[in-house]
Amino acid sequence: MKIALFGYGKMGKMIEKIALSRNHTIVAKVDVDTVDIDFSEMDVAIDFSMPSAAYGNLIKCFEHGVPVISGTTGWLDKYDEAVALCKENKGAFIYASNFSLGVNVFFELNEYLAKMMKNLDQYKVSMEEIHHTQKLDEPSGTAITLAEGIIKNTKYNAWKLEKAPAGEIPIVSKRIGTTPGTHSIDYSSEVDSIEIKHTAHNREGFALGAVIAAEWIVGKTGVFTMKDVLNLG
Ligand SMILES: NC(=O)C1=CN([C@@H]2O[C@H](COP(=O)(O)OP(=O)(O)OC[C@H]3O[C@@H](n4cnc5c(N)ncnc54)[C@H](OP(=O)(O)O)[C@@H]3O)[C@@H](O)[C@H]2O)C=CC1
Ligand SMILES: O=C(O)C1=N[C@H](C(=O)O)C[C@H](O)C1
Repeated sequence: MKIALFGYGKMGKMIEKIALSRNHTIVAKVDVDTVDIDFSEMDVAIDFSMPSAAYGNLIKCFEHGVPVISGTTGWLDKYDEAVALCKENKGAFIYASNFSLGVNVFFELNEYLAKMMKNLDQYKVSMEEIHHTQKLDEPSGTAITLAEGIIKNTKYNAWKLEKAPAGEIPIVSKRIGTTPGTHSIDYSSEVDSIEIKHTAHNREGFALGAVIAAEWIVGKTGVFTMKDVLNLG
């Protein structure tokens, strides 16, 4: 496939490495300064740019009929608009806060545990996410997805950064060194705690998942998620 990268930073470079190893071609590396983009040259676009750029990059791809994989986080306030514009243009896109296989398994584990904990009011849930010091958004998109999975399956109705009132999930965000991404969920009572945790050792898992999603979406029309791609049962 001919792949265009929107964003050529830490993730863009890792995606390039994975894509070339799978015999794809990188036909464009679009960054903030890029003016002329030849959309006719690309089979699929992969956006790992920045919160302020993601929506605009998506729209350009929809308008030019290029399927797009959106990995950038911190722009979900515009997600519904993106879905509407994708459908209006008969486009195709997948957004995932986290493309790694391990985190998508972790998303399922999180919901399974949340369902079991629903009526165990003696346990209070809290979350922590740790990333590198260059991360622009907090909490992470992955943490938001995890919190939404808990809200869907328990009596909790919202999440909040740091401290949260009863009925809301507190998320602590830490920025430490070059940490790729660590997410933990803790259910604590007076007598014990139950914790689940995912630790990314590097960015390869994120990039591999994004390239696999790009391979999957070509030829399709619509709005999809990694659940469609991974089919985890
Ligand atoms: N869904 C997932 O699995 C994952 C998602 N992410 C998300 O991906 C995003 C990028 O992460 P990361 O690669 O670490 O960040 P980086 O800052 O390393 O890279 C972002 C790149 O985007 C460039 N950029 C800025 N504006 C634009 C624009 N308008 N169009 C295209 N490119 C632009 C930046 O250029 P410049 O430096 O010149 O500003 C930079 O090179 C973040 O939102 C992060 O949360 C990260 C890992 C996994
Ligand atoms: O910025 C990052 O690095 C990451 N961001 C994503 C997020 O916001 O969840 C995914 C991953 O945790 C790495």
